[in-house]
Amino acid sequence: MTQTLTLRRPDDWHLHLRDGEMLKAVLPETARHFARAIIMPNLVPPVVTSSDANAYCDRIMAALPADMRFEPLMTLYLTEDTDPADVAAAATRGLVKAVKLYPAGATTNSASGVQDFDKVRPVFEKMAEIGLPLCVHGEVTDGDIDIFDREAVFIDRVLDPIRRATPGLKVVMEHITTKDGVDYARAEGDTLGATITTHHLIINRNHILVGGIKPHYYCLPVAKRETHRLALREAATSGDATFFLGTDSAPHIDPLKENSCGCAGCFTATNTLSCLAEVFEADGALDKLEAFTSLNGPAFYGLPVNEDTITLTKGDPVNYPAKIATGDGPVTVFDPGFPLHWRVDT
Ligand SMILES: NC(=O)N[C@@H](CC(=O)O)C(=O)O
Ligand SMILES: [Zn+2]
Ligand SMILES: [Zn+2]
Repeated sequence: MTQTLTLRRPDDWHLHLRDGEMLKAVLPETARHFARAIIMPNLVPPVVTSSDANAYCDRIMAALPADMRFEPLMTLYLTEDTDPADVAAAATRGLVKAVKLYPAGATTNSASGVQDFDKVRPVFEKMAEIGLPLCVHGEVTDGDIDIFDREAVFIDRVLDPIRRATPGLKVVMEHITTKDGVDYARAEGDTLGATITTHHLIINRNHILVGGIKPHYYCLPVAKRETHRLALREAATSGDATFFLGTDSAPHIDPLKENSCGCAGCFTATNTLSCLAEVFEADGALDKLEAFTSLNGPAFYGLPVNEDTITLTKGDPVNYPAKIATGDGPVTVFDPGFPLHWRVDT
């Protein structure tokens, strides 16, 4: 008997769409399956003001194929010069759904991120007042902190102090990669959520390094040891409303990944739902997939769940492209390392 799984249409609570030719090529990969996505603002130059976000939103909608529906949920890139009044006005208009905090230098295109957290306190206070979430790339950037410890140290030294100083501020710990992140998110109340990517449920650091370096598995935060991956699996498949999908699908063209100084980011938009169905099935948790992809995120953001559904059907291994072509060059699709049997019906 054919096995099928029907879910409310998913949303992606952390997505990089880029701009120009790349945007045109990657947007359909997400819009095919997802209704909405939180759009990361780390363009060059970044999306800092409400007018930047408005213009970027227009470019996304212009790039959307006529036969597809998709709602971009825009974010603002927090800088030390961000004006709380501009943030509040953009949120009130419904244009912006979150503000993104990048510690300066933590990841791709984060050079204009925040160095002095005291300087942005007025923005945090305004956000707490109006209930606008702060999305956080949670890694410290100090040269003396080991790259595998940067998330755990960030929680103690930066995240917890920010949350204590601004009670009521809603925070999303983006793309958590450690048991420390899982435990902290779970222990705190309703004002704290956490996104988990598809790839961090599947790979650990061995996948990147054993048997030759695999640039397409390199992303930030970098995948950690197996115990951490297992903690993420347990959190994602538990149904706990704290945890929801943010794919962090982050396309870079192959020449920039397969490089002596390769860019960070895994491109997972194309096969994310098939990967997740495989993961949840392996953990005996297919009944929890909808909470992770379609229910917990809207609940945290205070948005309605999607009314329509998607159906996945189990069968022979799904064919998906190894790469997608873009006007800028090829982008390699994430290889989970095992066959995917769940096809998304379109
Ligand atoms: N995740 C990544 O490895 N890269 C992201 C940036 C980010 O989300 O940190 C990108 O923009 O390429
Ligand atoms: Zn990030
Ligand atoms: Zn990201």
